[in-house]
Amino acid sequence: MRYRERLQARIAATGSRLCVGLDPRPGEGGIEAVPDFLKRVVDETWEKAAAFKPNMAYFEAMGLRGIEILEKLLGEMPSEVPVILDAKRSDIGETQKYYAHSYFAHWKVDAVTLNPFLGYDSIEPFLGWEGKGIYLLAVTSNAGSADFQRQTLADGRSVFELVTALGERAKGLPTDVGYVVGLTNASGVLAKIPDAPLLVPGLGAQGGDLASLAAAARTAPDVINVSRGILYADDGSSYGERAVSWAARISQAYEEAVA
Ligand SMILES: O=C(O)c1cc(=O)[nH]c(=O)n1[C@@H]1O[C@H](COP(=O)(O)O)[C@@H](O)[C@H]1O
Repeated sequence: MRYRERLQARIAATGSRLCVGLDPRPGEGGIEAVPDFLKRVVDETWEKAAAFKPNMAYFEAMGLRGIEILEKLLGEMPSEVPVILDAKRSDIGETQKYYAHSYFAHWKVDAVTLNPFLGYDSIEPFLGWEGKGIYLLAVTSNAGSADFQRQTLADGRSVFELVTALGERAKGLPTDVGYVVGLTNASGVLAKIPDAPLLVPGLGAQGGDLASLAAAARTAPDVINVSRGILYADDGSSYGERAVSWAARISQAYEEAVA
């Protein structure tokens, strides 16, 4: 089964487009409290999760122990839920082969985020993997996405359209190509994004508004990520309750857009 089909099936089975972001920040219990924390989050949220997205930065920040924690977490994920490893890697093709092997063959994640700045040959090592997906950064959720990504070229295209053109070149290859589009910068952008799976961060702590995404009436299996809004909301609710609530808010925005 292709990655896109697996994700589509998961969204259909759960009725949820919520991607639960796993960005652990060691608190009072220190690093040794993190595995139990992550287990609780996964146990409580997986039924409402279209996908999980561990971000490598938070694990790398805990040193070697963080990598061990990530490996164990990846080995124990519920098999029903696709895992998107947020690595945002980019390097020359020869080196990217090793990242691709690490994530797809060794850690067996379903998809990975990549920075496309080094061009097509830098993503090629990720394109021959049956059942896997990559998400290329197209329009990120930060203000700096205006510095390059949303600049206009002499021919009228935006720079992020060069990224989607890269992805279109990979059509027909075993790996599915999707894009990262930040919810905070999505309006005016979505109409220029192809029918490919989107990973949409920026809901919750970053204040993104779902209306423009829902109104775009896209048919691809797009998922919307919430990390701090589930892990660190500090509102007295459980992780499970927050996942249910975010999934419902996302569904409601989509329903209102078609009404
Ligand atoms: O690739 C990403 O996931 C990503 C891209 C982007 O443009 N903006 C963005 O916030 N992210 C990631 O999405 C997550 C957002 O976290 P919260 O703002 O806490 O929900 C973090 O892991 C970010 O690194």
